[in-house]
Amino acid sequence: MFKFELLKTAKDSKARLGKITTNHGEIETPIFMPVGTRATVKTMTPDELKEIGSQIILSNTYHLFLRPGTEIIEKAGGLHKFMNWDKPILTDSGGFQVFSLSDNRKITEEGVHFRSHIDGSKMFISPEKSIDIQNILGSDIIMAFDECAPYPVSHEYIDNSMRRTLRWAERCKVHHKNTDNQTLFGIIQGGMYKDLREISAREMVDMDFKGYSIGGLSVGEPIDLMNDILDFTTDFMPESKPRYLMGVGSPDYLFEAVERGVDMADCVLPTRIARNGTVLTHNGKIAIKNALYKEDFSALDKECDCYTCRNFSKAYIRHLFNVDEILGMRLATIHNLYFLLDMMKNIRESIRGDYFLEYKDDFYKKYGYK
Ligand SMILES: CNc1nc2cc3nc[nH]c(=O)c3cc2[nH]1
Ligand SMILES: [Zn+2]
Repeated sequence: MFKFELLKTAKDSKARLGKITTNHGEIETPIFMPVGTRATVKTMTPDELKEIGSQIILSNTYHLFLRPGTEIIEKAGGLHKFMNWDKPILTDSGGFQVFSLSDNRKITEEGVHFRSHIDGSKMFISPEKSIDIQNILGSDIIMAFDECAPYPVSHEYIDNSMRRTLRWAERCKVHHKNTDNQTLFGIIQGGMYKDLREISAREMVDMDFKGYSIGGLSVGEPIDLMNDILDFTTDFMPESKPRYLMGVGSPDYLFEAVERGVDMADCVLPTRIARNGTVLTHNGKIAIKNALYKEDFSALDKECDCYTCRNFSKAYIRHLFNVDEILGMRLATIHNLYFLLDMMKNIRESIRGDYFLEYKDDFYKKYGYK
């Protein structure tokens, strides 16, 4: 089943409070979704993810299609069982990963021919194939197969690409049968061109998907351009359906997206930078490997009550990174994810209490954005 309830919209911005209900549980929005590309949110156990408040995680059609392959996941009884995660899972449709990971790919009306980035073997994914793979994975929310165009690129390129993505979306909708257990989102494209964004949004809305992603952003464009296109695009999206901005994840990007009416977002950023020792704190980012923290026995963030901050010091975590101990990556990941999930919880509270913009302002000042 799938239900989206719009609980409240802010008076002084497009920020909104909502709740999604799926077969595997509820998701409070606005929500940040940790990314578990290859059936794991790197370094985290499912219990640790639950403990920090993860309500839904992402996984990836392209990667799982290549390894371990759909046969093994099918035999395991689907992705939830395979990775022992019993809450909601959202899967991307594979388009973005094909374009960003594999080379000498060829886009045709039928689908995309490419070589595996693992062993170079010839592969092909079509809209129908993407739906079939996601059906075997058994994710609760699945994405239509699309092309996320590069940036910058011509209006003509985007026009052709966006219209092909619309035709692919139609094919996905026709092919998707498992509608009781899996909810298909359409992905709005159109690059940085408002005329093409409007066409894509209107045509996608006419296809009556149960939710919509805003694709083709967070592809290297300046944040102001992204915000402008995002603000324009959400105005064409139905209020009664969830809006998912793909690939967004640092604190400012999340605040700006919520302010423009986005309900869901995902990004590898917090987990990726954690493994490199970059830690999010209320006073901005810190590089924990820095000698500055050699004898600093305080918590990563004095305002954080995550497992890492309650039990370990900067000096200890710096030591772990310095001697390449895996625990360092784990503790930094727990903290970064908790930081963002807790920030999203505070954002939801601020919308509920009609002080979202004030909360954003306070957060920005302390974080050092302003
Ligand atoms: C990290 N930035 C980013 N991750 C994305 C994933 C996507 N998937 C499908 N379609 C997209 O347009 C798309 C855009 C994205 N931008
Ligand atoms: Zn912490």
